[in-house]
Amino acid sequence: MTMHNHAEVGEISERIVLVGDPNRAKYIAEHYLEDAVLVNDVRCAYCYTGMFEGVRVSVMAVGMGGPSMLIYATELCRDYGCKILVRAGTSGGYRDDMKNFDIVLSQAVSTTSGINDNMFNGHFSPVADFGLLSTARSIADEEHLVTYVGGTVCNDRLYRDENYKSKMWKKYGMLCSEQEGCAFYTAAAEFGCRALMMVGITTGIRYDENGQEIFVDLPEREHAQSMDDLVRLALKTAAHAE
Ligand SMILES: O=P(O)(O)O[C@H]1O[C@H](CO)[C@@H](O)[C@H]1O
Ligand SMILES: O=c1cc[nH]c(=O)[nH]1
Repeated sequence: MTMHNHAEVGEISERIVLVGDPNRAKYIAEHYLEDAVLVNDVRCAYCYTGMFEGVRVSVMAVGMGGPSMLIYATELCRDYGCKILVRAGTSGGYRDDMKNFDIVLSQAVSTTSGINDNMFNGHFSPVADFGLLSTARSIADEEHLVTYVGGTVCNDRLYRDENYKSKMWKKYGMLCSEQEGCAFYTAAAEFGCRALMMVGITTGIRYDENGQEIFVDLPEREHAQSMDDLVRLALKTAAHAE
């Protein structure tokens, strides 16, 4: 039991999927886990444990932003013995060819977050676990899901004005922008855990005539992808990774 999590040690699986939204955690438990039990509801950071394809898996809501993710991910790794962590989130896409709910597997995170300031004598590079990344990519290919693998940006600010150097991220090949990746990979690294972030592209990042970022709706693919595709990929990766 911690300040933010009233589950007993042992009630959370060492294989866990993390989502931002408590309703998403509830949805996943109700639609994908067998015999799901709610083991935490402090601050509505719902955590459920149940069975997925014969494997004991947990799913937990961790809120929005780096500090929130850092608290929950730290406690899961340090206090609950979680070993394999998969974040299933949403994101804004930089690439013009992306369609709604294309999936990005984040290989490495660049960031505006200050979470690691003064922690190192240089700059720490938060990265995905390669085994989880290749497992997820193989499963996605078998399921004919459209995925991209590469660098992603973790932004503290969701709403950014025209002075923000957004186009630099795009120029340097970043695939998308979200808000928890840096804290997520950093917490996993601190405790020797394996982590993979996968995000669905739910908006396109574009620019108006003043260089101001705007978020635009994206067209659907012919075989439209959805949150359910992302959720299944995250659960399968967490459950079946060796
Ligand atoms: O869908 P989630 O996982 O919350 O992720 C994204 O959505 C939120 C912003 O709308 C931020 O938390 C961002 O990282
Ligand atoms: O930049 C963005 C756009 C949408 N959603 C995010 O989390 N970040």
